[in-house]
Amino acid sequence: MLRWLTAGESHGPALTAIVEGLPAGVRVTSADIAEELRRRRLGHGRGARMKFEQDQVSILGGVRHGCTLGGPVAVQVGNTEWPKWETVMSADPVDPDVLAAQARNAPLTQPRPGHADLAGIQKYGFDDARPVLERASARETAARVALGTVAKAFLKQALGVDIVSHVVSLGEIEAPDGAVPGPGDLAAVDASPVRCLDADASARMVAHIDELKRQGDTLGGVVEVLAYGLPPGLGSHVHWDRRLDARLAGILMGIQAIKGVAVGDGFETARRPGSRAHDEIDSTADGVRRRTNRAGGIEGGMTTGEPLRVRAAMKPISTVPRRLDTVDVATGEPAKAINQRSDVTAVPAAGVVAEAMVALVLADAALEKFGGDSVEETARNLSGYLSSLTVK
Ligand SMILES: Cc1cc2nc3c(=O)[nH]c(=O)nc-3n(C[C@H](O)[C@H](O)[C@H](O)COP(=O)(O)O)c2cc1C
Ligand SMILES: C=C(O[C@@H]1CC(C(=O)O)=C[C@@H](OP(=O)(O)O)[C@H]1O)C(=O)O
Repeated sequence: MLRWLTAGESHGPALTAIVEGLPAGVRVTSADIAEELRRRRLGHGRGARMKFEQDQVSILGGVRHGCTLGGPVAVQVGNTEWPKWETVMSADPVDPDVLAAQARNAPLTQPRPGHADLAGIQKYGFDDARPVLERASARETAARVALGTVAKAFLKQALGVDIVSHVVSLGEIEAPDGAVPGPGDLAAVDASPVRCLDADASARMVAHIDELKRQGDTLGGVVEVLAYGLPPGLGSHVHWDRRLDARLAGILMGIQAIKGVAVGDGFETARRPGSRAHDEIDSTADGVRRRTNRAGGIEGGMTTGEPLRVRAAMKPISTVPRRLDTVDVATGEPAKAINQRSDVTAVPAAGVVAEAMVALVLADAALEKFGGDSVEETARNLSGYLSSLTVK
C-alpha cells in the first residue's frame, strides 16, 4: 500500500511531503522533482507569485545516489518568499506589538465566496481567514507534484507507463476532439502557453484569459490526463473501494477547485445509445483489442490495457478581482470579498497536478497487483503476469 501525506502552509517556510511504500531502485533526483515543479508553475493567467517565488527542492530521506532505498521518501519544497512572512506565519508565539505593526498580519474578515475562508472560519472557530487560506491554498499542490514525480518514475521504470495531460477547455473555449497528446507529446503540450496541443484553440484560450483579466474576472476549465502502457487488470470490480475509477475520481476531486471528474467519455456516454457508447472487441494480430476507447481504459473498475483517460473540471478562481459580495465576519455588515493578487486561471497548472495525482493512484494499484521490494522485482512480476494472461 502506498501512503502519502503533505504538510505546510502557503506562506510558511516550506512544504513537506512523504510517500511510503515505493520499492527500492526507483531512479529519481532533486532535479527531476524541480523540473516537474517548474512545469506546475506554467500557464498563461497565473499570478505574480509564480514569477517571483522559487520552489527550493531538497530530498530529505529515502533516496541515495539517485535511487530510492525502499523506505519513506521525504521531500521539502522551500518557499523563497518566507523572509517576508516569518513573523506572520511564525510557528512560535510572537510579541503582539510586533504582530500589530505588520500590515500583513491584519485579520482577513471578508471571506471570498468560493474559497475555504468562511466555512473554515466557522468550523475551526477562527475570527480571521488567514489560518484557513494558508492551508487551503493550492500552493500545497507543489508538495503533491513532488511526490507524483517519484510515482511517475516508478511507473515508467517498472511498467513502462507514460503519463501526459493537456487542457481540453478553458472557460468557453474548447480544443478540438482529435487533439489528444500521445506518450511523447508532453514537451509539445508544455510549449503551449495554456498547455493545449491545438495551436488555434491555444491562441483563443490566451485571448480569452486576457479579456477576462481586463474585466477583473477569472476562469476555470477542463484538463485531461492520459496514461499509456498500463497492463489490463489494475484495480478490481470486487469491491467499491478497490475500483480504480472510484480511486481516480476521489484523488482528482481532492485537488483544490476540481468540481467534476469524468472517466473516458464520461457524461457524453450517458447521452448515447449502448451501441455507440461501448467499445467493441476484436481479435487482432496483437491479441484482443477494443475498437474504440470511449470507456477511457477502465471497465468494471479495472484497467483494460487501453490508454487511461480521465478528465477533471476546475471551477473559476474564487479570488475575483471585481470583488464579489460577502459579509464582514467582524461586523456582520455587507462587504466586498478579500482581493489579493491571484491567478486569473490555473487550469494549465491543474493538469500537471492531476498527472501527479493519477500517478500516485496508479503506482498504488500497480504495487497492489505486482508487489515488489525493488523495481526489478515489480517488473519481473508484471512480466510473469503478462505472459500468463489467459486472454492476451
Ligand atoms: C494550481 C491551482 C492554483 C490555484 N490558484 C488560486 C488562486 O490564485 N487564487 C484562488 O483564489 N484560488 C486558487 N486556486 C483554487 C483554490 O485553492 C480553491 O478554490 C480553494 O482551496 C477552495 O477549495 P474548493 O475550490 O475545492 O472549494 C487554485 C487551485 C489550483 C489547483
Ligand atoms: C502559491 C501558489 O498558488 C497560490 C494558490 C492560491 C490559492 O488560493 O489556492 C492563491 C495564490 O496565492 P497568493 O494568494 O499568496 O498569491 C496562488 O499564488 C502555488 O501554486 O505555488
